[in-house]
Amino acid sequence: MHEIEPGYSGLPVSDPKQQELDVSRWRKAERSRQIASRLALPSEQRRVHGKRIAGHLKKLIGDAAEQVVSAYWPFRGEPDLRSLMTALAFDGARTALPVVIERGRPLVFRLWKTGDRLEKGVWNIPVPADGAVVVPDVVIAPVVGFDRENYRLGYGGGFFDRTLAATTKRPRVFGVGYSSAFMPTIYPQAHDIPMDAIITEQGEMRFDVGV
Ligand SMILES: Nc1nc2c(c(=O)[nH]1)N(C=O)[C@@H](CNc1ccc(C(=O)N[C@@H](CCC(=O)O)C(=O)O)cc1)CN2
Ligand SMILES: Nc1ncnc2c1ncn2[C@@H]1O[C@H](COP(=O)(O)OP(=O)(O)OP(=O)(O)O)[C@@H](O)[C@H]1O
Repeated sequence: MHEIEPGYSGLPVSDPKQQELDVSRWRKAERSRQIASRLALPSEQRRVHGKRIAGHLKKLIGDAAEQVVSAYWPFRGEPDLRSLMTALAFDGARTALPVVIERGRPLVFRLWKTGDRLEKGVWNIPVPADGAVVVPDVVIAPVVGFDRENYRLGYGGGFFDRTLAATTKRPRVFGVGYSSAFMPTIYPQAHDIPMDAIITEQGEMRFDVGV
């Protein structure tokens, strides 16, 4: 019997439960590594990269008037896009921030612009205190890591995947991060939903084969 035992050849055993566990353990380690490496970038470099990312996004978003654009309140060294939010609002967009209602549930998006009141949400992330709940046309999702197929590794709550899976009108979804967050693959699982594009300080990432 040992001849047909799956692990015998030294090849990975493809028990789905085991594979899920392996991926989740690997992701945990990769998250820590990625977050530590971006926090190790000099803050001036993060700032300059953030400005570049904001410039690329502004072009991709196009005419902001009438659009509802969700960004995020930056933490753990994420690119700071708050001045992009101000610029989009100036151009007539309605800007919003994501709010965690509860673990295991989709995010909701609430209107917020510079100067509006914030309160502390889950994990102490500032969230709009008064803004109405809206359905965004554009969602800007910060990445911890990204791969060549536009998959995003986040903080492990599964919030953006759950949110996109639950939407009826799918927004345009831009994953944003520094180019150093590139990973050859995040080992996408059935629940992972790819971003429409990944934007770094270098612009939109493209990994066309054979070019
Ligand atoms: N700036 C910003 N805001 C955001 C997000 C984001 O990625 N960036 N989110 C995007 O989803 C949501 C928050 N998601 C989060 C998910 C997990 C953790 C977190 O700290 N997790 C713990 C482990 C928790 C657990 O195991 O359940 C940790 O890492 O220590 C933080 C935020 C909404 N707001
Ligand atoms: N649509 C969904 N329905 C149910 N569970 C989901 C869904 N999407 C993700 N999950 C669960 O959420 C957990 C975390 O997922 P994942 O590792 O992809 O998080 P992440 O994308 O890195 O985090 P985040 O989006 O919060 O930044 C997984 O256990 C996954 O099974």
